[in-house]
Amino acid sequence: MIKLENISFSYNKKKEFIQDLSLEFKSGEITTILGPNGSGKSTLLHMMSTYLKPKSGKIYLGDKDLGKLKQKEIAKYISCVYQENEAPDDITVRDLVSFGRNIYSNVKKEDKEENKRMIDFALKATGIEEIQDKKVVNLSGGQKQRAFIAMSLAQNTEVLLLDEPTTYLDIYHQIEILEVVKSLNEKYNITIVMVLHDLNQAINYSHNIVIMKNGNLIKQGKATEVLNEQTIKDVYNVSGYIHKKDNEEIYFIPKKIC
Ligand SMILES: Nc1ncnc2c1ncn2[C@@H]1O[C@H](COP(=O)(O)OP(=O)(O)OP(=O)(O)O)[C@@H](O)[C@H]1O
Repeated sequence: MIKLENISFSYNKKKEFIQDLSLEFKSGEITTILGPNGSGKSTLLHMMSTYLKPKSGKIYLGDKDLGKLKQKEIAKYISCVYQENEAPDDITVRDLVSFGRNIYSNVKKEDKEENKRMIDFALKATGIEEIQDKKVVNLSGGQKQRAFIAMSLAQNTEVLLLDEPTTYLDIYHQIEILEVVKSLNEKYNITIVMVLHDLNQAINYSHNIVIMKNGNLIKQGKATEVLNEQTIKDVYNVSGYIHKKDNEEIYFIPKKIC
């Protein structure tokens, strides 16, 4: 479990953006963070990856206080695919994925074998084995995103953070990425925390939803519990209809801005 305890954070000294936020992300589940632009979704993810440091409060992974661990140690537990991913020119997909092993030793024969095994695993799990010798610069958006997820996967962490993994992708490739995410969770029990903008994709692919607005936690729970017409209106200023199917699945049809 990832536990945020009384977290405060500010980008400037004058005003705290996040104040006294406490929140838990369950192990072995997919949690999606929702909220309008600027609500603090990426900020939250960046604090969990320790890219950003909270002003006060603590973040725990299980019983480990992340604030007390070295960066290299944290990288063995948590990996993150950020919104903007840059790869050096001229490297192949396999080279990129191998960067995920940089935190591990490559000295002994067993280390080298384990590194190779994890790289092969990551390429396979993300369905990019066949393009492993291609240059990253020549990949399509969907292939590139899968290559960056594979790099994080090679890191062999129990938690994977994904910041808007479907941005810039067409609907086919969005679903393809979300299916990869789902299979990583189901097959390998990886805890996923991701940021999405599409409410229906969040409903379909998450065990839990966290809704943020203006740096505040608005709601947390199962999609069927936290997403309703009023909440969506309050948070996004969009009115629409929630449709219920078999009292289990729901989906949202937006109508107009308020
Ligand atoms: N490096 C920064 N310096 C100063 N302010 C920042 C910085 N990064 C983000 N902010 C501000 O912090 C707030 C939260 O930003 P954040 O990126 O976490 O929101 P978000 O919910 O992820 O937004 P989006 O959906 O647009 O990606 C915004 O008001 C943003 O302008």
